[in-house]
Amino acid sequence: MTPATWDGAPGDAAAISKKIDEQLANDGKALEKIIKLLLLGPAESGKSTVLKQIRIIHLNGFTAGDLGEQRPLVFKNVTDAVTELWKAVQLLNYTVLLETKAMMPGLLEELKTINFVICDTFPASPYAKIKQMWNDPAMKMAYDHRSNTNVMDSTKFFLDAIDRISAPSGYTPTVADVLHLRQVTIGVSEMQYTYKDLEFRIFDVGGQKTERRKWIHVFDNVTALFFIAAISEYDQYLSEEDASASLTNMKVKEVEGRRALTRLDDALFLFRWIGNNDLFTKVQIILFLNKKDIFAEKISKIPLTVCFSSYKEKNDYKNATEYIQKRFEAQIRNKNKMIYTHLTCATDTDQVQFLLNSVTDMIIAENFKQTGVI
Ligand SMILES: Nc1nc2c(ncn2[C@@H]2O[C@H](COP(=O)(O)OP(=O)(O)OP(=O)(O)O)[C@@H](O)[C@H]2O)c(=O)[nH]1
Ligand SMILES: [Mg+2]
Repeated sequence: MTPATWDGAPGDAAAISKKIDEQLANDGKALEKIIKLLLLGPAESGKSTVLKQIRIIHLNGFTAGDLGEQRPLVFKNVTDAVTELWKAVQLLNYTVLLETKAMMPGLLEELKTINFVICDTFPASPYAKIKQMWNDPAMKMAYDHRSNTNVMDSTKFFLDAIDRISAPSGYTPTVADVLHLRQVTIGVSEMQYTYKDLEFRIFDVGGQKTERRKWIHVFDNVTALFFIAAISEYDQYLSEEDASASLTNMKVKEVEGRRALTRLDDALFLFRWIGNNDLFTKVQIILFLNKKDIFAEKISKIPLTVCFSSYKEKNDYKNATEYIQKRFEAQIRNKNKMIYTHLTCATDTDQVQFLLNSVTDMIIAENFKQTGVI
C-alpha cells in the first residue's frame, strides 16, 4: 500500500498552501467548484466536535449570544453526569461515604424538579450536593472505570468545573465548555463556509445505529470524507443485540474468535463499509483516530489485547496506536487508495485547527489534481 500517513508537517502544509494560493490567483475556473465534505463515524466518536472546530476556524466561532444559548445544555450535561455516575457506582458495587449515600436520593429527586431551561444560574442547593458527591473517592473511581457504563467522557470536565458553572454571579459557557458538550446528533446538519475563495459544504450525521440509514442521502458528489473513530473505545463492549446486528449488517463472520465485540470493532466494520464503498472510489478519505487523550490514559492500565487478541507488541501508546492505524488501513481493499490518518483530540482547539487547515489544503490540492486544474 502507498505510504498511508500524510504527516501534516508544517513545511509540507506551507508549501501546499502557497501552491493553492498561486493556483487560485491564476485560475478563475477553480472558483466555480463546490467542495463537499462529510463527517462519518460511530456515535460519540467526536464528529460534531470536529464540526464545532470548523465553525471556530472558518465562521468566527461562537458569539457571546451563541455561548449563552448553550447554558441549559451544560446544566443538562451536569445533571446527566450526576445521574449516570450514581448508577455506575451501584453497578460497580463501590462503597460510597455514608453522607453521600444519605444525600443522593434527595439530590436526584431535586434535579428532576428543576426546569434548567429557565435558569440563569445553577441553583445553590443541588450545587452544594454535587460538589460533595464529586469529592467522594468512590465517584472518581467510578469515573475511572466507566468503560462499560453510560458515564460520559466529559463528566470529569464538567464536574471539575462545578464552581464556575454554579457561580451565583452568573455563568456563560466558554468555548471549551461547548467543545465538551455531549448532544446526540439526529438527522443531518450542514455548514457552509468559504476558504481560499472556494465554497465548502460539510455534513455532520448521527452515528447511532438508527441514524446510519440516513447517511446515504448525503453520499453523492463527495470530494472528501472524514471518518472519525474513538480509539479509546477498545475496551467498551457492545450489547449482545448490537454486536449481532453489527456483524450481520457489516457481513462479518467472526472477529478473532471472540463473540463479545467492542465499539472499536464496530468502528472498524463501519470504516470497511465506507472505505470500500463504490460511491467513494475517487473520494479522499481522512481518518481521525480520535480521543487520543483518553486512549493515552487507558492504555497504561488496560491492555490492547482485550480488543485485539493477536496484538503482541508492548502495551504503550506508540505501539498500540500504530497497530490500530494498521488495522484500520487494512480494511481498505484497494491498496492504491491513500488514507490520510491522524491521531487527534477533537476538543483540543490548537491541534485540530492546525490539522484541519493542513488537511483542507491537501484536499484542495488533490481535488485540483483529479480535475486536472493543477
Ligand atoms: N476527551 C475527549 N473528549 C472528546 C474528544 N472528541 C470528542 N469528545 C467528547 O465526546 C463527546 C461526544 O462527541 P460528539 O462530537 O458529540 O460525538 P458525535 O460523533 O457527534 O456523536 P453522535 O452525534 O451521537 O454521532 C462530547 O462530549 C465531546 O466533547 C476527544 O478527542 N477527547
Ligand atoms: Mg454528533
